[in-house]
Amino acid sequence: MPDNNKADIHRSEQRPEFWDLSMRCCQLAATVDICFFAIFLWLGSPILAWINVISVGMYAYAYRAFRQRRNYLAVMLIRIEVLVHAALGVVLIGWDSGFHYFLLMFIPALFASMHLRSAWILAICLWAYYVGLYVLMTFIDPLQPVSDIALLYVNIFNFTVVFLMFAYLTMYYVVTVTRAHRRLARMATTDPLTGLFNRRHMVELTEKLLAREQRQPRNLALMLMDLDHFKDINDQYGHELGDRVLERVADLLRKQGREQDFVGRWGGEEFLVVLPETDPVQARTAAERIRAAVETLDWTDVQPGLKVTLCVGISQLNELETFSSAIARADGALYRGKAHGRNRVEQAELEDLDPMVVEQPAS
Ligand SMILES: Nc1nc2c(ncn2[C@@H]2O[C@H](COP(=O)(O)OP(=O)(O)OP(=O)(O)O)[C@@H](O)[C@H]2O)c(=O)[nH]1
Repeated sequence: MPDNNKADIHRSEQRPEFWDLSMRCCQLAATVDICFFAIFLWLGSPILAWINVISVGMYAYAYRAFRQRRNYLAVMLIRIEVLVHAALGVVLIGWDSGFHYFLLMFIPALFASMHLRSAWILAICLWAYYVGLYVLMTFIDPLQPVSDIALLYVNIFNFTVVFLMFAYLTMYYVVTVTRAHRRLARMATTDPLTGLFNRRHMVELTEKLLAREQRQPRNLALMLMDLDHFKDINDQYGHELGDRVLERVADLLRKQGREQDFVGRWGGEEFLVVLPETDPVQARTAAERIRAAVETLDWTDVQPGLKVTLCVGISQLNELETFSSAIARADGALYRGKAHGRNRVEQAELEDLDPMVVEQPAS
């Protein structure tokens, strides 16, 4: 196998959707050839009918090869089948049979499965083959002509099959690309362990919210949380159990949040909840509810006797300060909670506002 082809097949190995689609195409093509077998027997062209039996056998073998991950063999079988079948159909019953339409199906398949350069080279070869077949048929008569009406039916059948296959492949491609795009977007915005928003996305969401409210948010509260003595949990029970603790706390935060709240993992064992339209009293009530819910979580299935608590630092975003300044104030309140014995909620005061980070109102 030439190196380039090996590289192509290797690259395609990383795209199971493509091979899944190729296997479906084998099934579809074999079904079409079974129809052809019946059509040509009915039209009184036994040679063409039996050619389709060979084609069904080739597709069955290619399907089996795909299942065994012998992709190169499967692809070669399909290529030979399509090229030979199209040529035989055209030479035996004429250009107007439309068997050449099937050659066009190669174009998307080549570009989807190969490096661009190889795909272009093969596409040009395909073009030459197509034109060669057309020119040949202008010089010779079909070897097994059928009646004009039969030729029309075969042409319409071929055209319809190719038309439907193109529509199906395009739909499959769009669905696959959309799904991949969604998966990438999810990976870029969420934390893989907890499924919560990641830090970058939390900043983006809040900045967008502030921009929408022209940096004058009405009652935007931030709750920064940190699990207490989490290092001890890791040290005592192992990192894996620590991960399960993080997952369960994240789950609780997700359930406690309202529809308009953003819940994210801010760092290792730190979480951030952004609460729009929440005044300081409501923020404190929500934080106390979360603190109590974490304290009373049942861990018997994870580690009997395990106790998990957290501290919450709350700040109210002031219209003159930046988001990072409000986070810094929440952080200050959080560490006051740590210093005062942990398992506590602390609220940042406006006096904590650093005059250096206060934005000057536009004059
Ligand atoms: N299992 C697990 N541990 C993590 C993860 N990210 C950070 N950690 C651990 O979290 C611990 C944080 O420890 P510290 O910053 O000392 O804080 P602490 O032990 O919670 O102490 P206080 O915050 O003062 O109550 C470290 O041991 C990190 O290794 C993670 O994704 N999974």
